[in-house]
Amino acid sequence: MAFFWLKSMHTSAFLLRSNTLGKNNKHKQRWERQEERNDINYAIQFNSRNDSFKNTGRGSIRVLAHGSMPTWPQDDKIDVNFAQSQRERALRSFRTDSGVIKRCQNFGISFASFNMWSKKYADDAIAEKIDKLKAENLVGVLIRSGREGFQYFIINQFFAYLSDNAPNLVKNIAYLRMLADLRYPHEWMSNTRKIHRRIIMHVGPTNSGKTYHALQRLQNSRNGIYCSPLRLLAYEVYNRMNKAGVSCTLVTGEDRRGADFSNSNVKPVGYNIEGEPHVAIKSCTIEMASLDKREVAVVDEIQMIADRQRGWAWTNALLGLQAHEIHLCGEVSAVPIVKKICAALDEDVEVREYSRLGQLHTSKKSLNGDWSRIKPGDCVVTFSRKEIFEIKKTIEENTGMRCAVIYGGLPPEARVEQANLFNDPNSGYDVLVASDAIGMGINLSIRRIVFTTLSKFDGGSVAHISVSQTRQIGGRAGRFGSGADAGEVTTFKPEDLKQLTESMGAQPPMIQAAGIIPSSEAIETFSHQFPDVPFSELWSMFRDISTVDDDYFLSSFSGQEQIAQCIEHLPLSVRDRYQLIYAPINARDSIVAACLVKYANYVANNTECHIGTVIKLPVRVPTNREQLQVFEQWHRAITLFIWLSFHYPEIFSNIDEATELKVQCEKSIAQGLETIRNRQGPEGTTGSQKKREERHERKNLKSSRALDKIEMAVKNHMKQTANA
Ligand SMILES: Nc1ncnc2c1ncn2[C@@H]1O[C@H](COP(=O)(O)OP(=O)(O)OP(=O)(O)O)[C@@H](O)[C@H]1O
Repeated sequence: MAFFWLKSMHTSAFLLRSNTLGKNNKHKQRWERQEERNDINYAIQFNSRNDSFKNTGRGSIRVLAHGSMPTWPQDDKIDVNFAQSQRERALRSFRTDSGVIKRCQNFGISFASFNMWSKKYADDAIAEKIDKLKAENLVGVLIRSGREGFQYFIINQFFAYLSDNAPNLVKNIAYLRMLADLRYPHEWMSNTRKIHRRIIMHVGPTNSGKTYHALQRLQNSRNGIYCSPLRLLAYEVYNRMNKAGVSCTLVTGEDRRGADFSNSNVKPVGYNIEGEPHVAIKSCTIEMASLDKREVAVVDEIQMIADRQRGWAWTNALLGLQAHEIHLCGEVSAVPIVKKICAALDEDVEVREYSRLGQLHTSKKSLNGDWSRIKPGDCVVTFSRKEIFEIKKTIEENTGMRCAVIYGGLPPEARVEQANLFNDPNSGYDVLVASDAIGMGINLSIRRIVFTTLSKFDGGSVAHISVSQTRQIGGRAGRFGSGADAGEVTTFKPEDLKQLTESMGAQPPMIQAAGIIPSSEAIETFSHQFPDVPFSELWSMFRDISTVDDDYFLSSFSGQEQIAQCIEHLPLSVRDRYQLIYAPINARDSIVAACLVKYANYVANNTECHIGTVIKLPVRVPTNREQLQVFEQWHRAITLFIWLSFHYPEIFSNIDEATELKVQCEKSIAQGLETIRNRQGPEGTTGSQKKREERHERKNLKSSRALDKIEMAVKNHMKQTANA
C-alpha cells in the first residue's frame, strides 16, 4: 500500500480550550472530505503524531492510496471469483505495505528476504499450491473476516508459510507461534469448566419477546447477571429489577450504582460479615461482566459475538460465565456458532424460537423523494450525523412538524431525552431522525421506518448495510406495547425499495465465527521477546503470527492500535498500555484522544489527576452542529475519566467533580439541541452568527482548495511511482 507523509501541512491539531471551535472545523472538514472522496479511492487521514500533542499546532496528513475499492458485497454474493480477485489484490498490496515490511524487520527479516519470500508466497498462492489460500477455501474466510480482516489473514498466512518453508528466517519462530497460539479457547476458563451449565438460546426477530422471557427467569432467580451490549439497556434492566422489588446493581464502563434501597420493596438477599448487603442481580455492559458463580446469567444480542470489534466480549461471556443456567438472547443466525462452541465445551444447547409480536410490513411504495410525505410517528434513518441535522431541518421546513434526533455521538442521557420527546404524544415532537443507533436499546413508539439510504461508510468504503442490520433497524417499527402495534418499513428513494424488500424478507446468513482477543498475559510474554519494539507494533506482530481456529477470528485491533500510537511516547508498562487501549473511545475524536494522552500521563507518573486541570468546558452553549459535536467530544472525554477511575481509583479519585462536569456538559448539549432547533436559517443560525459562519465557510473553502492541490500532488506522485 503506497503512502507518504505530507509534513508541510500546518494544522492546529489538538486544542483543549474553548477558543478552538474554528480550528476544529478544519479537522472536521478534512474528515468529511475523506468520506466524500472515498468514491475516488482516497482516504485522507489526520494522523496524530506524538509531537502534535505538544501544542505545536502542527500535525501531518497521511494519504493512503486504496487503489480501486469496490463496494464490499453481502455475504451471499461472496463466491470463488470474488475470492480470487480479493486474494490477488491482497497479495499485491501486502508486498508493498511499509507497515508489513517494518514488522518483518522487527522479526529479523531483511528487506531482500522479505522481497524474495513474499514473491514466492504470492506465486504459490495464485498457483493454488497453498491449501488455506485456495480460492474455494477463502470464501468462508472472506465472509468471516471482511475486508480488513482478510488483509490480516493474508499477512498471517505468510508467517505460517515462512514457518513451514523457511523456519530459520525468523529467530524462535516456533516459540513465538506457540505464544500466539489461540486455537483452544474452550480450554481457557478452567474454573468454569468445573460447573455443569445449562445453555438456553432465545431466538427470534426483533420485538418477539425473547429478552422478556429471559429476564423473567432472571428476575425469579436467587442471584444472577444481565450482560448488555449497551449502557442504556443495562440501565433499563437495572431500573426494571429494582422497580419489581428485586435488588439489582448497575456496572457499566461509566457508571456504578447500588441497588435502590429507597424503594421499600427492594430487599438485599443477605448481608456479609461487614454488614454489607448482598444483592440478587447485577446488570452490566458485557465488557464489565464478572465471572463469579451465579444461578442465572442472561446475555443479550448474542449475534454480536461476530462483531469485528467487540465480538470477543460475547465469546468471553459464553466461555466463562459461571452460572448454572445461561440464557442467550438474539438472532437465529447465532445458533450454529453457539452450538459449535458449546459442543467443544461438552455442553448442550436448548433453542427456544419466538415469532414477532405485532405486525410489520414492508411498504410497496417509497416516499418517492418527497419530504412532505413524512407523517407523525415516522422515524427517518440515515447514517451520517451531518445528514441527520440537514434532514431534520428539511422536514421541519416542509411539514411544520418538529423532529427529535438520535445518533451514536449523543450521550446516552440525551438519547433518552430525545426518545422521550418523540414517544410523548403531547411533546410537539412528531418525527424522529436517527442513525443506526436506534437498532438496539431504547423503546421507541415508531409507526414507520423510512430509510434514506441502505449504504453506509464502513471506514474503508461505502457498503450496503447487512440483512441483519436492515431487519434490526426496520423491526423497530411497531414495537409491542408502544401504542404503535403495526409497523411499516419503507425507503425515501424509489430505487432503494427493491433492496429493502429483499433484505426484510431474507434471513441473515448464519454466523461462521466468534471474536477472540489474546489475554494481557499473552501480550506481556510476547513483549519480552521484543523489548525494543513499540507497543503498537507489537500488537500487530502478535496478530501476524497468531493461529486461530476456524470457528473464531481475532477481533479487530485497529481502534486499539490508534490508541496505542497516541500513548506510545509515554513511559507506561505493558499492562497499563493493554488496559488503556481498551478505553471505550475512538482515537479519531481529536479532543478525546488529546485528553486520553493527558490522563495517561498521570498514569505513567502515578500522580493524582484532577479533571479540572484537563477539561474546561466552553462557557457558551453550542449554537450549531459543529459546536455541538465539540461538546459531545467533551462529554466522551469526561466519561473516559470516569472509566479510568474504575481502573485506577487512586489516580482518578475525584469522581464527584467529574460527575458534576458531566451533568453540566449534558445540560449544554440539551440546550444546544434546543437552540439549534429554535433558531431561524440554516442550522439555526441568525444575524452576526451567520456572518461569522460565512467567514468560516470562506476559510474552509481556502483550505479545501489547498487540500485539492495536495491531492493532485499525491496523485501525480503515485502515477510516477506506479510508472517507475
Ligand atoms: N409476554 C409479554 N408480556 C408483556 N410484555 C411483553 C411480553 N413479551 C414481550 N413483551 C414486551 O414487548 C416488547 C418487546 O419484547 P423484547 O424486548 O423482549 O423483544 P425482543 O425480541 O428481545 O426484541 P429486541 O431484539 O428488539 O430487544 C418489550 O417492551 C417487552 O416488555
